[in-house]
Amino acid sequence: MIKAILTDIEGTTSSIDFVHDTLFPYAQQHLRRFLREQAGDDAVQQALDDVEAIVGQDLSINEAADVLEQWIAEDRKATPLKTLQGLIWKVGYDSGELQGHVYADTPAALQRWHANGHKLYVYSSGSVDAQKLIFGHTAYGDLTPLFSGYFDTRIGGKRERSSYTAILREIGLPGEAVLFLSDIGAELDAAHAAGMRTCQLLRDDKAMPNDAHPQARDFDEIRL
Ligand SMILES: CSCCC(=O)C(=O)COP(=O)(O)O
Ligand SMILES: [Mg+2]
Repeated sequence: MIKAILTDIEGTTSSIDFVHDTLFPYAQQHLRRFLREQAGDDAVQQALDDVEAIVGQDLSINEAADVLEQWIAEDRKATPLKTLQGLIWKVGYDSGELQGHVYADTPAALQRWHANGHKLYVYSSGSVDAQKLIFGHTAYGDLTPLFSGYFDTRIGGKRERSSYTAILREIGLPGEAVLFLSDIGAELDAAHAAGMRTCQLLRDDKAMPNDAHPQARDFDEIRL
């Protein structure tokens, strides 16, 4: 019996276009100035230290911004980039310039599952803070009260079985009691290898179908 649902964001609850055409460009546009103005902030400094550790050399603010802009262009899921993107997006959400996109079927399905006693969790490459922001600022209101927990790349990459095993340990359920929702076949393969049940979301005709997993075009088609 399914007791918990673990959901991806981009391509699953929310559109790929919103992430790539709104969120990433917003972060790219504000990155350099944000780093210059916020370099004294502990979280920003820690992220910059982590960027230096990945590239293996000291970086000026401008050099770090060059590296981070390149990573944004490559859609690299590096934890310090994701931390910094979340901090930059917070400014946009707080000012009202950004609104978190979720598909129209998403809020009602989350509310239905929550009301039926299913625990809801998020697993995204976006930082936990960024996850709370997107779900906290939707056109349907604040959806964060529906979620029991959030996981990001600090627990591991989304295509690695060990990440899903660690999530199961954290939420205290066996794999067969957890349904993982994602648009990406390799993520679903990793979750399945860890023992989870899976469903691939095929939204906007963008996902590459992976027939090894049950599929749904939206959340209303998901059978628990
Ligand atoms: C928290 S919204 C931004 C998501 C993001 O930064 C990203 O890279 C997409 O990752 P996902 O694992 O949700 O596909
Ligand atoms: Mg996705």
